Amino acid sequence: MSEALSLELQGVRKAFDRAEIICGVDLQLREGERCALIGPNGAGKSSLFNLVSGRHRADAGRILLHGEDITRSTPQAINRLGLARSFQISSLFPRLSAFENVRCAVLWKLGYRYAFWRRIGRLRDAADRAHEVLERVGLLARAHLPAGELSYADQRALELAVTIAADASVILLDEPTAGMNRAEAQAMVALIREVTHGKTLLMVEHDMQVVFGLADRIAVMDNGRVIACDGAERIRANPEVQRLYLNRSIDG
Ligand SMILES: Nc1ncnc2c1ncn2[C@@H]1O[C@H](COP(=O)(O)OP(=O)(O)OP(=O)(O)O)[C@@H](O)[C@H]1O
Repeated sequence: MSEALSLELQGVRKAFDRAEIICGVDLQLREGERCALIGPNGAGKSSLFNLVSGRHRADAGRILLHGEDITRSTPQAINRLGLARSFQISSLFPRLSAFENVRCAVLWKLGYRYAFWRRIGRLRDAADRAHEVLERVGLLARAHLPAGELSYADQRALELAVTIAADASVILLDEPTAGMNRAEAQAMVALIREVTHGKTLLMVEHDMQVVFGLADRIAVMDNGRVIACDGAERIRANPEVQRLYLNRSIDG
């Protein structure tokens, strides 16, 4: 893992209706690092994702992507700078094939509007890339099927394919194994490990087996703050984290 920082949050704050829900978050992710963001419901994990991906704008503090200040950038600009965020299944196009869903993501990265899709050579590049990504997530044989007809686990894999299609260097995944059984979750962990190799990963996840199986470091949020960020052993031994998870196992 490199020492260079991919993503850096410095004193990030955000309030809604005068209630501060992100209360000065500092977080640093090194290139190639996999970090899981955990914490109780309402801790601020999704809000932090929304700030990093540009959906919401921070009231104070700075967010840097590869050293570049993206605090006030649009989601599109942040995406173009190399940060991709997974979207829930509902944002897949259910009537388009798995292939077409992934190709849309590739074309978006290439900057094409629908009107320019007739540039056949580039279209072929996008199709090749879409096939390559579908193969990596194990969906090549079902590439022609409408996304809405895929099994739940396959739709989650397609969501991952759409996220990695544009070859972003920093990837944000929002509960990638939610709703999966143990075997499906294990397969998803292996898939995420494979397709994000060498990339920087920040993931919100409630399933502790997934968290401990995948993350190099674990950031624990509570009440809008990151109260600990460390390797698995130190997180397990952290008294504040133990208090937070008093009624639940932190071991998964
Ligand atoms: N757009 C908004 N307007 C007002 N309050 C909001 C908004 N978005 C989030 N909040 C509040 O901010 C707090 C943190 O919510 P957030 O969804 O970020 O937590 P979370 O850690 O992702 O929780 P969960 O694990 O349940 O998804 C909650 O109290 C929530 O009600």
